Amino acid sequence: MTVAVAEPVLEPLLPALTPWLRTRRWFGAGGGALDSVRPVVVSVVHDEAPVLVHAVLGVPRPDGTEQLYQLFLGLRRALPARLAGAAIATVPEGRWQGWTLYEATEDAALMGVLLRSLAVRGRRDGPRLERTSAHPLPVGLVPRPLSADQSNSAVVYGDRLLFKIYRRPEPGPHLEVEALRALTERHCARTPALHGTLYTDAPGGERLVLGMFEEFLPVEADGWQSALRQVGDCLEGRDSAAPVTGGFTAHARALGEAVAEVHAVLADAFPRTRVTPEEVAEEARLMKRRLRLAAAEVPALDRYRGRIGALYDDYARHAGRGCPVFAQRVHGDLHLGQVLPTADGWRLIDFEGEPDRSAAERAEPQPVLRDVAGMLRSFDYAAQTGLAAVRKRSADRTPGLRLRHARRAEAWAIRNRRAFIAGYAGAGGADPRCHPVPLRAFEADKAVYEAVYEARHRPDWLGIPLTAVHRLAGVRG
Ligand SMILES: Nc1ncnc2c1ncn2[C@@H]1O[C@H](COP(=O)(O)OP(=O)(O)O)[C@@H](O)[C@H]1O
Ligand SMILES: O=P(O)(O)O[C@H]1O[C@H](CO)[C@@H](O[C@H]2O[C@H](CO)[C@@H](O)[C@H](O)[C@H]2O)[C@H](O)[C@H]1O
Repeated sequence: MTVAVAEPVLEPLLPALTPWLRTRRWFGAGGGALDSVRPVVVSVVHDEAPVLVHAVLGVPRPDGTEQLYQLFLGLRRALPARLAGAAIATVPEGRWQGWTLYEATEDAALMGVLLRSLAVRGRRDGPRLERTSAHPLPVGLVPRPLSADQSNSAVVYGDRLLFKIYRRPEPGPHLEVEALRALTERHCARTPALHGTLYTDAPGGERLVLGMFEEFLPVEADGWQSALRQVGDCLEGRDSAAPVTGGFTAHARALGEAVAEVHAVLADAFPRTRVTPEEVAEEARLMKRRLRLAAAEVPALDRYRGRIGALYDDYARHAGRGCPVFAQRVHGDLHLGQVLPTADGWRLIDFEGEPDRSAAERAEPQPVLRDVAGMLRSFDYAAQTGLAAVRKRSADRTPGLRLRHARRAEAWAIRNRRAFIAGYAGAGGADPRCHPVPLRAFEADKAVYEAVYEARHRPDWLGIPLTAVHRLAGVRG
């Protein structure tokens, strides 16, 4: 196994690679001009067939800065049928002319090679693993790609280790790695343990965080899927214990407790400061600016600008009257898809913050109520998505039944939001019921963010945040 800096190896691959890049979900939001892609860091991790090439590419953004993308590329003379879906293109020229270039994270053989190469200590020019745990890396585990390909990609080793690959690595301290390291050091039972961080020290990419290895938490369904199932049962009356009330509230309560626990550990690990009224006023101005930009992208938001802006003003006035606001490290993008119901209770994952916000914005300490608001929005999303699924399944389209389903969905959301809040407050978190003004402002800000997110990524879902904006705009006080 060799590792060599091999920048020239990438040039013949680029023409085949760039059209494929456009098709990646993790590429979509960043975009960029693909005619001037720059190899930033390139290494051949395994130089015998199948070949493994690691690359970080720089793609110019319209504002003159550069968006980085990370790739693990495989090369084989011929691709076995099981890897057909991973094919990118046939290499047109150079050393591997006629070979097939493919997405290496789908290839168990190459992901095994990668882990073994990372386990070998010593200086290398390719990716380098900095271990958090003293235990040896379990290199014999069978790798498989995780099918949920979202902002990043992941490979699971033997249902024990999860390798998260940051597809858009960013220079500077890494929010998720920092948070998980601190939580692991403090033995937080509500988050996966961090086992190690992948860096590159190659010239041009010094100390760039490329990925991390964390404890894999096997679950049958994540929080979002479990909630959706419960909404369906509740609406269709399958939940025999409580046909109308639904059976998720105990989980929602426990989830509130878990979030409060994580917030307490983060408050211990990172600075927690009192935000001045001037800073809150500035934050309210930023929220208004985001609203204005959002309305330019999602015109349906425009008619709510006055009323939603007034919620932000209420928040600024509330702080101006001396109501204390504290900021600290938070999760940053908390929703039901970011929580896993394991046998030992809820665990929170993915501490990267909102993918559509800039790195600087995501790094800012925030009031914990931002996370609470995120989860409250998620109960609303689950209820509305569950309702849509039930309506689709149901052959009975009578208005009475549709209304009953809608009422039950709304009641499900209210009940679970309350249970979550009660759990959060009961476990020592600041009681959200005592802070309705900031909570409403944060919910509105989140719904506005979601409207932009949905317009960009899932236009069919746009109605969910827009309905929430409508509701929040009508509530003042
Ligand atoms: N430690 C883990 N154990 C088990 N599954 C996980 C773990 N971390 C992430 N996942 C699964 O992978 C999916 C994507 O992970 P996430 O960290 O949210 O990535 P992204 O940043 O791409 O959204 C999650 O929705 C979850 O299903
Ligand atoms: O999971 P990510 O960090 O990539 O978060 C982004 O995508 C989420 C959707 O996958 C999006 O969440 C929104 O939809 C969820 C249902 O799919 C819902 O539970 C959330 O409440 C809602 O915000 C998230 O906003 C976005 O940043």
